[in-house]
Amino acid sequence: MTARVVGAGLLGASLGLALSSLGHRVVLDDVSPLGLSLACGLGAGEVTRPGENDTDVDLVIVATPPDVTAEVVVRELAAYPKAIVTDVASVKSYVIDDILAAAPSGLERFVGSHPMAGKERSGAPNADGDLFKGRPWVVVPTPATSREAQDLVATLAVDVGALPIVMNAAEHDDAVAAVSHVPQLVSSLLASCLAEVPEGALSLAGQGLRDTTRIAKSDPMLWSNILSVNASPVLSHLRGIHDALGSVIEALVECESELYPPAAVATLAATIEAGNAGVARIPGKHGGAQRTYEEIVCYVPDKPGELARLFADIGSGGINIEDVRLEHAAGAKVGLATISVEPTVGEFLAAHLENLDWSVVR
Ligand SMILES: NC(=O)C1=CN([C@@H]2O[C@H](COP(=O)(O)OP(=O)(O)OC[C@H]3O[C@@H](n4cnc5c(N)ncnc54)[C@H](O)[C@@H]3O)[C@@H](O)[C@H]2O)C=CC1
Ligand SMILES: O=C(O)C(=O)Cc1ccc(O)cc1
Repeated sequence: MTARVVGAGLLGASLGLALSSLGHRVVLDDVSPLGLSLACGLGAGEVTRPGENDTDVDLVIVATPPDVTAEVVVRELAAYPKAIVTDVASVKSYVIDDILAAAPSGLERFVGSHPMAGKERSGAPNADGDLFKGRPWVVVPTPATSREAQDLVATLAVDVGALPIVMNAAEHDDAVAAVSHVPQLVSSLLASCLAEVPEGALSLAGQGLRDTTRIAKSDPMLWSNILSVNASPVLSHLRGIHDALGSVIEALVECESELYPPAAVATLAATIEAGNAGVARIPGKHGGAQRTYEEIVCYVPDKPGELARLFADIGSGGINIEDVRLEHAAGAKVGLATISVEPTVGEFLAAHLENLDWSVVR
């Protein structure tokens, strides 16, 4: 297959790397000559040849920012009249409504899509051919989309290791508002408050703050683009947070003037409990309900090769690592590795590591 990727940034170059490694021919295009050159240099594909024949291209993937995506899709449908065309924009109704309103010919060859895989850093230098592995990939047909177009994009998702899920545009936009767009805003708001926090206080930061602010490093251009064209679904989820925050503030105001006021304490406990219930609903690594693993915590000396030695020692016990988390206190010469394993092998792993002279936190 020959795939043409328009927009050779994080998503475009990652898809280019994934498809090239599967043996497909990938042709890249980008308004930025520098971006294009970077992506080609990374091995994500080759530059479009002048006068590239429309019959050469089977699939066009538009991986540009949301505000220009509809215009590029319409142009590509006309330029490649035999190709199936898809886009990967994070917002679907806005993009698809504009494409349908332009009413280009060949609409049956267009299907929207959205790989739920990304990074907080945009641009080709952050591209990764494994980005899509194990991630959901939403396929969004329009009323005009042909079965052939829908199936080709679902196959593309499977080929790069993703799990295709068909949704309509409104369902998609509401879902991503809840699981991606509002989390981005909340993380950014939280991190923005750190600007006022003294350095001495920041030096106490642990994994909790890092976990809740990781995505605050995201690209302001891309995210202001995404949020502004998914305003209604984002607003409806954000209003729920706004109301809950109002109740927490009222409870804390009561706590300022009285010790343990029962209603306020109940509100605080209910807030944390509601969070417990929400986090338990996030599907685990294998999809479906979150699985409970046993966590073995082990000290890892801050020296080259120590983490690799730990992983090799776990492997030598025939144990599969389900998840891993590393904590590194500023200034300390040791890290804490939390290894998640199936509960049936937890005790065996702890003893196995101690036999190999690892210091396990009991
Ligand atoms: N960054 C992420 O984590 C994810 C992003 N997406 C979506 O993927 C799309 C691309 O995002 P990223 O790869 O992160 O952005 P990026 O900024 O890394 O790449 C976008 C590329 O498109 C190029 N471009 C802009 N206008 C163009 C035009 N008119 N014609 C040709 N090229 C053009 C830019 O020069 C840039 O190289 C966006 O629609 C975004 O919503 C989807 C999933 C995850
Ligand atoms: O980093 C993460 O956790 C993400 O959720 C990445 C991401 C960013 C934007 C998207 O449209 C889809 C996925």
